[in-house]
Amino acid sequence: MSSAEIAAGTREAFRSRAGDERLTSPMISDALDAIGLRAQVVAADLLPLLPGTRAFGVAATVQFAPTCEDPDDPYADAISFIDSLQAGELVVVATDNSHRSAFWGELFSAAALGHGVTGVITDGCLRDTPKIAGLNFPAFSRARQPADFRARMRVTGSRLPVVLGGVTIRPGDLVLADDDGVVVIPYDVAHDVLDRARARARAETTVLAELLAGETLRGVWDRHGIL
Ligand SMILES: O=C([O-])CC(=O)C(=O)O
Ligand SMILES: [Mg+2]
Repeated sequence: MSSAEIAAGTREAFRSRAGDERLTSPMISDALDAIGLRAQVVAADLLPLLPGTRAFGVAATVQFAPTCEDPDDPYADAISFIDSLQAGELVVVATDNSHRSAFWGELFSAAALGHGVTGVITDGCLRDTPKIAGLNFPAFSRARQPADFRARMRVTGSRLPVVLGGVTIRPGDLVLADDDGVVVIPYDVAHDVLDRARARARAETTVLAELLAGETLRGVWDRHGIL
C-alpha cells in the first residue's frame, strides 16, 4: 500500500472515531505498552503553546535540513505540502532539533486550519506564537524563535517517514499530543490501541470514583489492575 493510501485509510478510521476526546497520551502510551510497543513516546520535550491544548490526528510529515541556498521560489515545497493537507491530519515538522530558524507560524497555521488540520508538532521552533495561540491552533514545539527559514533551512521531503524525539513517524500513523507529551500510534495497530485505550478510559472512570469514595489503592489495584 502506498503512504497516500495508508494516510487515507487512517484518516477514515480517525473520522469514524470522533469522540475520542477522553483519550490522553498516558492512556495511549499504556495501550501501546500492553501490546509490547514501549518506545512510542516522543522523547523531545515538546510543549503546547497554551496549557490544556490537545491535538489528535493522522500524521502528515515534513522534513527540514540546513541550507544556504536562496532559490527564486523559496517557499515552494512548504507551500505545496501545506496546500496538500487534508481534514483530520496533524502536521509533523521534523528538523533534527534545529534552532537555526522557525519552521511554522501564524499564516501556515491559518492555512492548516482552513484545511481542517488538527495541529502541528515540531522538534524545532515556532514563530508568531501569540498569533498562533490567538487562532486556537494546537501547536507543540521544543522552542520558539523569530527567524524565518528562507536561506537557512529547506524542505528535503514530505509525506515520508521522519524521526522525532527518537520515534519514527510514518505518514498515516496517529499522533496524540497533550500536556504530558506526544505519543505515536503506528497505523497498523491503530484500531487495537484505540480500543484498548477506550476500555482503559472507561475503567479509569470507575477506579477514580472508587478512590475518591475512600477505597484503598491496594483494593482498587487488585480488583481492576489499573493505575
Ligand atoms: O515563514 C515562516 O516561518 C512561517 C510564518 O511566518 C507563518 O506561517 O506565518
Ligand atoms: Mg508569519
